[in-house]
Amino acid sequence: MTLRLENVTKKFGSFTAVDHLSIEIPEQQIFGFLGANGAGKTTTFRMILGLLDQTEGEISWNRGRIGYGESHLIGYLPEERGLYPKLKVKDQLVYLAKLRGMSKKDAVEEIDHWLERFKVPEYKQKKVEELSKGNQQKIQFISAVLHKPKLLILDEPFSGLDPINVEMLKEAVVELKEAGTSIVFSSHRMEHVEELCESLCILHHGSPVVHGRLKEIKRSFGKKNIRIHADFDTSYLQSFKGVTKYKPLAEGCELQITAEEAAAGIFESLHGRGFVRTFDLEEPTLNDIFIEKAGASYE
Ligand SMILES: Nc1ncnc2c1ncn2[C@@H]1O[C@H](COP(=O)(O)OP(=O)(O)OP(=O)(O)O)[C@@H](O)[C@H]1O
Repeated sequence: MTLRLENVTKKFGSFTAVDHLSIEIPEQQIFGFLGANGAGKTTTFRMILGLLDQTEGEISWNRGRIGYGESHLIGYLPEERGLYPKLKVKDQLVYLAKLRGMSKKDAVEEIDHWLERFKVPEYKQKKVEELSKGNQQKIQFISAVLHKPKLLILDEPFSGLDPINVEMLKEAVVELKEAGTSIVFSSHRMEHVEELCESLCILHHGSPVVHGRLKEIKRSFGKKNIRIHADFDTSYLQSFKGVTKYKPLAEGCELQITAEEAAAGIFESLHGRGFVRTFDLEEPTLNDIFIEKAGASYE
């Protein structure tokens, strides 16, 4: 059940938030949806879920648009977390699970499983407002997945979580994918996207500027990075042939080069200048690609 967006545009009055977006989100993959603040990610998620109508274009999944009939197949973690503060965790999760067609017995089993797994079984009888923000987020994540959706949309799932909870959530996301769920998530953290996603799209002012498999995106970017650790001044490399960026390090530097071919000349130029401890030719990072294509850095 591939999720397909064809030429999707969303206008708010005269403002175009999403502009002719065509993407295909393959089954049983984790797909990264990236873009600077205001690029159109949440708007796209809302259109996929049928919470907003697109101005133009087609969105299809499972032979049609996603509507109320599919709520048991879809999981959504919205950017604005929306739990009821006064309700107890268990009551709230049971209520949401029933809305998605689960029996109370199955829901309670799943809730116990997830609370144990996230190491918070003691929260079951607590009111949501008694939990920290990060722990509320774990509960909201549970509400998005406890009915075992086929398609899971996560809007910045890791924001506001400590590193231990980020790892816990990442492991859960990978397991859900392995169990057959297609997952789309947005994030401002490039390292999470590099770690989790096979395919991705970068939106810039509502238009897709990069789209495809991560490996191919990196290969076709052409530019590479070199990291040099040396006990001498490498600043002459700033203006060396083929070097597009130079960043000094405590001992050495990081370079961006136009293409792999430029590396040999740089390597030779180091000869005789002093001791070189490491010379690493590396793939471009997703952050490099993001900066160039969407004109902003997350670092
Ligand atoms: N209901 C609305 N009415 C008018 N403009 C809107 C509405 N919803 C979103 N926008 C505008 O559409 C653009 C895209 O917003 P969206 O929330 O999709 O961005 P985003 O990529 O999710 O950003 P962020 O990373 O900050 O969450 C923004 O300029 C926003 O102000």
